Parts: sequence; structure tokens; C-alpha cells
Amino acid sequence: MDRIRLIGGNELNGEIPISGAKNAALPLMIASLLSDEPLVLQNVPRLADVKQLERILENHGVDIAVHGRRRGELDVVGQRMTFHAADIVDTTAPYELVSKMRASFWVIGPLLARCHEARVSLPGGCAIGTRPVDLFLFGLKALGAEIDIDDGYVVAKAPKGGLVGAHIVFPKVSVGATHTLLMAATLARGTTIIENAAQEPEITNVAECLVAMGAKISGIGTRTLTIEGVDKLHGATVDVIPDRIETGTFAMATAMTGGNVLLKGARPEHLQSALDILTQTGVELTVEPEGLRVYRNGNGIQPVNIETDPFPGFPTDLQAQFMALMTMSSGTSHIRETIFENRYMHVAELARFGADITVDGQLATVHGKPQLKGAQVMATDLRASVSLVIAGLAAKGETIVNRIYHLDRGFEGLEEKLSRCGAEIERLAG
Ligand SMILES: CC(=O)N[C@H]1[C@@H](OP(=O)(O)OP(=O)(O)OC[C@H]2O[C@@H](n3ccc(=O)[nH]c3=O)[C@H](O)[C@@H]2O)O[C@H](CO)[C@@H](O)[C@@H]1O
Ligand SMILES: C=C(OP(=O)(O)O)C(=O)O
Repeated sequence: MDRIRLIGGNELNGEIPISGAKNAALPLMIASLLSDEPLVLQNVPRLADVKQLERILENHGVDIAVHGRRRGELDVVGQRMTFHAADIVDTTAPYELVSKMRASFWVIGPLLARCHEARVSLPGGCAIGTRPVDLFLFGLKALGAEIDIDDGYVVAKAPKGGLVGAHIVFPKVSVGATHTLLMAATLARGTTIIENAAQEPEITNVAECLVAMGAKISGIGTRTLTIEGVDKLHGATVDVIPDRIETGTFAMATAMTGGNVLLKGARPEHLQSALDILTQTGVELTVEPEGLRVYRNGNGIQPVNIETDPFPGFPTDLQAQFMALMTMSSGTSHIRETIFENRYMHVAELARFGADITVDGQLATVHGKPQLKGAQVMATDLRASVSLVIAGLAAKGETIVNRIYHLDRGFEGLEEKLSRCGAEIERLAG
């Protein structure tokens, strides 16, 4: 199994191109199931999760083509890809494929809307909590679907004539359930209103893609989405938005090591709450025409308290990275994780660097230290893994990060991007 070796202590200086967002690319790819015409996506990141979803979509009969791939050329990150679901040949999404990745479950929405039936294995994904699918089932039932759980599969059938528009009030904000119901409602008969919808920029990216495909959606970017069902969607060409989590991760890495990095193509408005917090830690952020500049001179890192929340709040997907930063702050910071009940698996690993962190339920207390020391660590989920890389970049001496396949799920060209900015980082094969 590949590992990453780092020698910490170097500042980061230079430019990092921000890749297309994993969490937007995946639902956009799934949206291709809604139409028998091609959907062209630009700026799709080269990631293990994208590859895995390609396998799932191909199993349903989607033809996939990659144009203009230029491996290794980081100035041209991302790929232009066509997804053509002329015929859906299979409405089952099997366990072997779906169990590896949470977002693959979301195919249930388009399959049900277009084919009136779907059989989808219960999902996998990062092990950060129980991650039930009750909100999806609640929403799909409201659209008239009959749902059974059989042998680990959700078996869903639309009423005769297809799904029917409904008024859905989610009791809790869910990104995945919002994506799924939004896609399903585009082909339902009549009007669907989704209240307490997630407002993440990735939802907006998907909603705008659906509109480009002929869907009728209003309230995009707000808590209430209204969808007038149409008979058919057509092809479109859509850009994947830049990855706000990758942006925040590199911003925190630069805050940790010191230095001056331009995050090219970043969209600051997609992570304003995290940027506000970073500013409070003592980092200078400047919005430039080409992206976001992050600068920290020799000043210390100020401790700041955060609480994770749905967008526009502080993203849970940046909590581990922020915790890594706080391990070297000049005081005590409190972090409250409110989205996932088991997203502190990096705490024990950060302790191997000498970090002083205690956890009590949702609350983590981080007592900052002037210096971390390199260590052998093991990543347990995607963002936890990258928090260990960040800690290793600033720690004294050698760090080995094991089990890095998690990183390949969500960070395109991580080692290249960091080493171009002066980090001593390499992948050890085997
Ligand atoms: C591929 C992708 O985009 N993944 C993101 C997505 O995950 P995902 O879509 O899985 O996250 P959700 O927003 O659905 O989860 C939020 C909370 O709702 C709960 N819940 C969700 C669905 C449900 O049916 N019942 C239920 O109780 C979850 O367990 C969790 O506690 O949003 C999360 C929250 O921003 C991010 O951390 C993930 O990176
Ligand atoms: C939790 C994540 O992914 P997933 O929902 O696919 O597990 C993530 O992107 O941080």
C-alpha cells in the first residue's frame, strides 16, 4: 500500500491550481442519468471516487469519454468528459460498487425518475458516523415511490406514470438527500417544493446544470427549491466548480507552515466562513484576479473556536485540517463538530505528533504547542488523512502517512502541488 513521506519545516511559497470539486463532480456525473442526450462536464478532477462512479454509471449503460486529458500537467487540471446515457440497461447499483462511496447511492433519484424503478445497495463512504438514508427515503416516498429494503438493497418503484411532485420539508439539512430529491423532482409530474434544502455551492452547481439541461427550478442557492417537473431533459455542457475544501486545505497548510501561496482559480465566496476564521488566526488573505492569496509571516497562530455547520457555516470537511492548525496555536481552542457524530478519528493520530487534544462528545479542546514532531501515522478517512499531511508539513523531522488511498479519493495531485511550493513530500510505492 502506498505511503507518503514528508520532511517538515519548509514554508510553502508559490502557486497551487485548485481542482474541480469532487463533491460537485460526483452528483453532476449522476445527473447524466436523467437524459438520453450527452452531458459534457469540464474540469472533472482525476480522483479515485470519480473512477469508481464511472464504473457505476457504465454498469447502468452510460457511455463515458474523456477528452483532453493531460496527465501530469497541473496547469491544466481536470478533464473534459462526456456522459451519455442513451439507454439505461440496468437499474441495479450493486453492493460491490456502491459500498465504496457515499455519493453512489444518489443514483437512486435519477433512476427512479427516468426508469420508474431502482435497486440500489445501501452506501459506503468515509467512516465518520452512522450516515443513515432515512431522509432520502422520506423524500422519495413523498414523490410517490414505494420503498422496500431487501438484502441490503433499497428497492424503489415509482407509481404508474412516474414520480409525482410533492411538498417536502426535510427535518434536517442533508446535502445528499437534497441532490437526490432535486434530481428526481426534475422529471416528476407537477410541482415539488423542497424546504430546508442544503445550500452548499455544490447543490447550486448541480441545480444550474439541471437548468441547462431544461429543468425548471427556482430558489437556487436558498433554503427552498421549487421544481416544475418536465417530460424530458436534454444535453448540456457544464463546468465543475473549484473545490472549496481543497482551497481551505491548502490555505490551512500555508497558515501552518508560513509562506505565501496563490490558490489559483479559488472561489472565496464558497468558503467565506472558513476564511473569516483563518483571518482571525493571523493569516492574511487577499482576493486577486487569479484567485486567493494566503500569506503568513513569522507571526504565531492565534487560537480560534469553531463549530461546524451546514453551508454557509464552517464546513465539517475542513474540521480536521483546522484542528491540525490549532495544534500549533499560541493558546487553547475549542472545536465543536455538529454534523457527524464520529468525525474525530484524526485526534489519536495527531497525538502521535505530540498534539494535546481532548474530546468530550461533540467538543474537542486543543491546547496549542510551539512545535510538533514528525511521526508514523495512519489515515482513517479522507479529510483526516490530509490533516495528517498538514501536521507533517509543519512538524520537525520525518513523517510517514500510511493508508493514503483515502487521499486519492479526494485530492488531485496532492504531492505535486505541495512539492512545487517547496514542501519535501514524496509517495512511497508498495
Ligand atoms: C459526496 C459528498 O458530497 N459528501 C459530502 C456530503 O455528505 P452527505 O451528503 O453524506 O452528508 P449529509 O449532508 O447528508 O449529512 C449531514 C447529516 O445528516 C445525517 N443524515 C443524512 C441523510 C439521511 O438520510 N439521514 C441523516 O440523518 C448524516 O448522518 C449527517 O449527520 O455532505 C457532508 C456534509 O457537508 C460532507 O461532509 C460530505 O463530504
Ligand atoms: C466525507 C466525504 O466524502 P463522502 O461523503 O464521499 O464519504 C468528504 O468528501 O469529506
